[in-house]
Amino acid sequence: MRDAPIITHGLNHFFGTGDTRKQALFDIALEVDRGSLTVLMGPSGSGKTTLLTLIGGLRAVKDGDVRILGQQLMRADEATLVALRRRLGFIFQAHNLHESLTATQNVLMGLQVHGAGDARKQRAAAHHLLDLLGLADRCDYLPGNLSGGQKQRVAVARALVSNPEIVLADEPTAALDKASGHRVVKMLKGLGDARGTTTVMVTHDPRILEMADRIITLEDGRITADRRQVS
Ligand SMILES: Nc1ncnc2c1ncn2[C@@H]1O[C@H](COP(=O)(O)OP(=O)(O)OP(=O)(O)O)[C@@H](O)[C@H]1O
Repeated sequence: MRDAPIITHGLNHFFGTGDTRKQALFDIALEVDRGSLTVLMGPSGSGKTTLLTLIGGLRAVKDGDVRILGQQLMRADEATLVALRRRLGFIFQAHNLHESLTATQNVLMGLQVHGAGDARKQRAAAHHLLDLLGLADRCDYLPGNLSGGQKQRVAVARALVSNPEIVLADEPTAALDKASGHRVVKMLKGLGDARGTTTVMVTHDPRILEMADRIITLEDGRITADRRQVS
């Protein structure tokens, strides 16, 4: 598909230099359909996080073709990467919530990089997301008074409040019970259907696999399986 939001060809990635140089990704070729939910799985050290961070413009692409939302990342300058990152939503394991801000204020941080807007509308959007994630009665809580799973859901709301075109998630359901994990993934799928939001998610969570449109397995830095499924 020509306008696929995520395209990689011949993507290699190396860590270190000289004797310690180690190849983490080998010749990754990938086209991800708009609005789909793709799961990346594979053993520890297989390269999942490396691939996710390259796609997200969080790590420099040094060898290979990576086009995200039409933007070539190889040799892209920092300003280009910053502009791209604003169009993406990141849900990573370390929630990085601000301890002195309430759940709502933390979610609003997801809008900060996008400049000023209508504050009332923004608060309403934050509350709406927290409500959908089952946190309606926790909007004014500080992270210190939230459980691990609740914090994780605040991080999900923060990633989604700016209506990102692509969501990149690293184990977003690890801290969640079955119902909450299901709710988060259902929400991401719903955004895919409603707005064409494309999600790529690293997970070991078998409960999520059945909800994915596509499951890609990495082993030792290579794609060893790529399965599309009707969910
Ligand atoms: N900053 C780094 N410096 C050197 N090597 C690294 C670095 N980050 C990752 N690696 C190596 O690259 C390989 C892939 O790591 P990566 O974190 O992408 O794997 P992963 O599949 O996400 O693992 P996990 O499931 O444990 O998070 C591993 O061999 C790892 O040791």
